[in-house]
Amino acid sequence: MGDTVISVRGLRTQFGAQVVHDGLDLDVTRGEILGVVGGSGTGKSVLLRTIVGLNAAREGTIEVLGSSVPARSKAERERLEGRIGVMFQDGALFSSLTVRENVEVPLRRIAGLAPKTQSELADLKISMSGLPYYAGDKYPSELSGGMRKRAGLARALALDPEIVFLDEPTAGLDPIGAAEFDRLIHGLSRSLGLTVFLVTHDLDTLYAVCDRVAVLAEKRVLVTGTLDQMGRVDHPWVRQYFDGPRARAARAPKEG
Ligand SMILES: Nc1ncnc2c1ncn2[C@@H]1O[C@H](COP(=O)(O)OP(=O)(O)OP(=O)(O)O)[C@@H](O)[C@H]1O
Repeated sequence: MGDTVISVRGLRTQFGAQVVHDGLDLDVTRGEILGVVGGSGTGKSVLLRTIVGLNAAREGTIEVLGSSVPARSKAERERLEGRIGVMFQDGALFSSLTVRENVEVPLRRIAGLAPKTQSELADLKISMSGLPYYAGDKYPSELSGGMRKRAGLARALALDPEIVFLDEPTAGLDPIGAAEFDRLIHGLSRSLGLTVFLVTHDLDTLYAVCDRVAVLAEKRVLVTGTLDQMGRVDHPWVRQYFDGPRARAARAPKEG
């Protein structure tokens, strides 16, 4: 078993009177691709945002790469931000910047980096994310949805993170584009040793790339395990999700 890079204990999150998580525990191991699933509104995105420090926990502890979240000092926060990358659902790109400039934003944090090196590094991440060479000069509005997602991934990879957080990376992609994205994520994780925290509804993605799955239900992580283990979990939502016709179809290529 590798080292634990994310550790969440007793997490409680709340908006007004609405409790989203209560007593949530989760561990993520270095190098794994963890798929986070659960019904709509169970708090998958809120969990992601809370782990990366964008949403405050009411109770509990979160450690990412050995640092507490929220970080105790500005220096620690900046160090941690340099070691993780986040890709939001719509790419969350700056519309007034080209793709290359968007990817350069996190690179500006590296002191003393010459502008030329900065743009070469950005081009490298753009090509690693499977975008054509000309995409760097385009504005987000000039790209297809799939290309915008790749640009968001390029930005998330800008600082060579150890962990990437992906929020529904294949949502809205056509099946061929989604399968390409799955291969890209899997390839990057295996070649770079990246840990991937992946929120998804896409059963094909789960079966194609995830080493392990965490199921969110009843305000906590109900169960974690491999996809094989999910088949043996005796819980109505888990049974319905992993034994429904869509899951069987997604599993078929692996079993065949
Ligand atoms: N900033 C916010 N302010 C108030 N409530 C919020 C906020 N963000 C999320 N919520 C609420 O928290 C709950 C969980 O939202 P979240 O987006 O994490 O769900 P999800 O599991 O990712 O859902 P989906 O699968 O539909 O994307 C929802 O009821 C949502 O309305």
